[in-house]
Amino acid sequence: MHVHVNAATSADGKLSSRRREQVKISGSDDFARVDEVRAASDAVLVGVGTVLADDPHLTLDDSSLIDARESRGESPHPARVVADSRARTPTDARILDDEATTYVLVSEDAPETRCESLEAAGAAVVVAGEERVSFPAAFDALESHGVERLMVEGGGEVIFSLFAAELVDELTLYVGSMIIGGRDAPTLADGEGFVEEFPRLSLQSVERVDDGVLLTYTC
Ligand SMILES: NC(=O)C1=CN([C@@H]2O[C@H](COP(=O)(O)OP(=O)(O)OC[C@H]3O[C@@H](n4cnc5c(N)ncnc54)[C@H](OP(=O)(O)O)[C@@H]3O)[C@@H](O)[C@H]2O)C=CC1
Ligand SMILES: Nc1nc(O)c(N)c(N[C@@H]2O[C@H](COP(=O)(O)O)[C@@H](O)[C@H]2O)n1
Repeated sequence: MHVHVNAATSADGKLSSRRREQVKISGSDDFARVDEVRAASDAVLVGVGTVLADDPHLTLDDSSLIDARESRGESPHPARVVADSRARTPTDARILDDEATTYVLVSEDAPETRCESLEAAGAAVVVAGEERVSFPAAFDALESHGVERLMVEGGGEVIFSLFAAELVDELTLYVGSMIIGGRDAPTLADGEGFVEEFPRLSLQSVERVDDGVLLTYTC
């Protein structure tokens, strides 16, 4: 599986403010690029922290991208995936509407009643990991459902875990020309952080987009 992480940070590396509400960092050209990356993916993954904070939809905005997918015999939108060890995704979350398939990755510890509620709300529940979602096992399961190109849109906890598990192939990072600040504001890679064997990236391109910079790395 090819795993492409895409995110937008402020110039000081924050994904959002300490309030953890969605902050518009990308401009219109960058959001159009994000739509194209989504359209080229089989599925788009976020963590439950992002679902609870942003209530994202994770579908395509541009109808020509939807048409192009359909002409290739693909579903109109990529599938949506939430990493949610304890099945905390609200049943009225926007990602559970019927516009696209939604996989909720849970651990063996997830309460069965919550998993049943999510299934009743339309989700396909995938169990991978004992106490927390195990991404290697979860990605094997997603591959068995035909997911070969996975886009990851955050947040910082999930992105850290994917780097720690050496599962990231590509990173595109939009750095907006703003400062958010705050020691408790989420950053691109949170989790425990690395103290040695820091993942090294290979810079492929630097491009001015809107009033910020798009950095493309292979990992
Ligand atoms: N600017 C941008 O591009 C983006 C910004 N954001 C912002 O980021 C913030 C949310 O980020 P964050 O709080 O880090 O949330 P995440 O979306 O990274 O979700 C974190 C949660 O995912 C669950 N999870 C399940 N399995 C794992 C695993 N193996 N490793 C790590 N987490 C796992 C955990 O909950 P559990 O243990 O219950 O499973 C964890 O608390 C919001 O403020 C949002 O607005 C988000 C995306 C993009
Ligand atoms: N690329 C990008 N730029 C920003 O400025 C952002 N705030 C985000 N956030 C991500 O986009 C998701 C929202 O998706 P929908 O518009 O609801 O489909 C949000 O949840 C973050 O993952 N991304």
